[in-house]
Amino acid sequence: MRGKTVLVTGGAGYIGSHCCVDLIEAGYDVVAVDNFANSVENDGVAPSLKQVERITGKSVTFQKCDLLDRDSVIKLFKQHQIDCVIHTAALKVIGDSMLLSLQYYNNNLIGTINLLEAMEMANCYDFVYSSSCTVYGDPEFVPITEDHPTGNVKNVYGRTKYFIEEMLKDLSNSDPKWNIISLRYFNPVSAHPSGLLGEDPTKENHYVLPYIVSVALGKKPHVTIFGRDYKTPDGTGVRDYIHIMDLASGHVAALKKLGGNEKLGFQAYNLGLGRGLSVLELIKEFEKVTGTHVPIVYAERRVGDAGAVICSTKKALSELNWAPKYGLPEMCQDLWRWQTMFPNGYKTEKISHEYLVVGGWNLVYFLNNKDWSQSQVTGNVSVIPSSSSSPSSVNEMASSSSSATNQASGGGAAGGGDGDGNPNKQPQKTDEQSKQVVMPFPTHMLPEVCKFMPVEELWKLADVSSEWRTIVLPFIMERTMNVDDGAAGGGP
Ligand SMILES: CC(=O)N[C@H]1[C@@H](OP(=O)(O)OP(=O)(O)OC[C@H]2O[C@@H](n3ccc(=O)[nH]c3=O)[C@H](O)[C@@H]2O)O[C@H](CO)[C@H](O)[C@@H]1O
Repeated sequence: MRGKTVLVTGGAGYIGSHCCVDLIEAGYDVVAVDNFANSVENDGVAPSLKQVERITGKSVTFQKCDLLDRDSVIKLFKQHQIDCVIHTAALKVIGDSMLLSLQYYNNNLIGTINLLEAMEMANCYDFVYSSSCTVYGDPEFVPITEDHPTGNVKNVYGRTKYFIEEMLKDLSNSDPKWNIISLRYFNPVSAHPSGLLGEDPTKENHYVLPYIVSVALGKKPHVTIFGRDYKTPDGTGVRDYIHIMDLASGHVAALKKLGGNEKLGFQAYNLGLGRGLSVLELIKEFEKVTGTHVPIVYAERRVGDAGAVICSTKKALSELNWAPKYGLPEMCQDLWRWQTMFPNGYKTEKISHEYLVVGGWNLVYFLNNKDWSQSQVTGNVSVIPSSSSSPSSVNEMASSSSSATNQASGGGAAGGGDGDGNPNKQPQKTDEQSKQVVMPFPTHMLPEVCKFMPVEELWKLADVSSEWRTIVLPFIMERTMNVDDGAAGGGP
């Protein structure tokens, strides 16, 4: 018998990709679509979904598709026998939504209408919608139950969520064939426990936990806490944070509910932990779990923010037979694992001859990360060859790199780099350097590349700068020359 096929819109995104893992593990076949509005694209491929395949060992059918392209959406349902839909695709940056209101209404509402129409044409009526606790507005009471009034929403993004919910209620009233579950997410955070999958939006957001991480990584100087005069135990804003994998399992539970015999019409369920946590508590827990220090400064309240938003999980617990499994320590741990394993998210570098010796460093990076299968390391990767290259080319590079390195390290680096691991002292790669002709790097020689520099040194450099590719270049060049001279013994 054919298993059920679920269409996941926004499948390459944060929520969608994590849902795919759980759906596949629960035995569903997944067709994922995305227009890459806020997720990383790699020549039409979704790196996040490649990670999903890696985690699950199963393949995900993916199609690039914009829900605003009605014909393509209709075609999707002709190409695939879709039984149910999880609709996570939406524009969601609150600040942008206030400036680009028409774009937000157009994308979120029209995209959803196109999808629902295509479903109707294909006789597919089981629908799970990604909603948000934002539909409750500033809560009148906490914990918030699903019968809390909705609609008092202060931003355009939130209003698109509210309007769509209203539309879905009307739709389910107009035709009893529809079975619709709206999942009202509280604050989804963290990453898959493997560290292989996480949040990597292409549009910047200012959600608090990702911000805490960037401070811990040294990318930002401090976390600004918006408001310390709320009526909460420590005065800072209280939210209900939920691990992304708990959120994902909530979708599987919703699909199971839709697959039952019950006529649901429209039903809303909260997905949260059922526990409020202040910004200060969150930071303290994060510091404890990760062993990092996160400086803070206080500022005025952020316009539109509520004091405390806490979820009542009762309805989901009893009717969806779902319960969150992850607590705050796991949320912090898993997020930190993802962020340290993939400091640049899914943006793997295309390593080509233009990257020259830096390719050697990239290889070292991926080897150490035990994840270089995910990189685009191919035969194009190049390093300065030790003996078989054109000497003039190597000398040229060496002299430019050596003078640059000397200059940067106070003149003591010739013949091996100063090795002090301080990338701030290092010169930047110039275009000219990067365009030197080199030979393709055969992958069986990977270990040899590592000889160019102690791996620890490279790691030090990687840890302190995101500009590591350009920074490491002169080091590698010098080391390569040493290999040429026989100092490091047979290079590639
Ligand atoms: C009103 C609204 O639409 N809320 C959305 C927003 O919730 P939130 O505004 O609750 O998420 P958030 O992560 O931006 O803020 C959480 C808490 O941290 C505080 N904070 C945040 C950032 C910072 O740099 N410093 C700081 O103190 C903020 O004042 C609040 O008390 O995002 C959620 C996703 O995670 C949901 O999409 C919510 O629907």
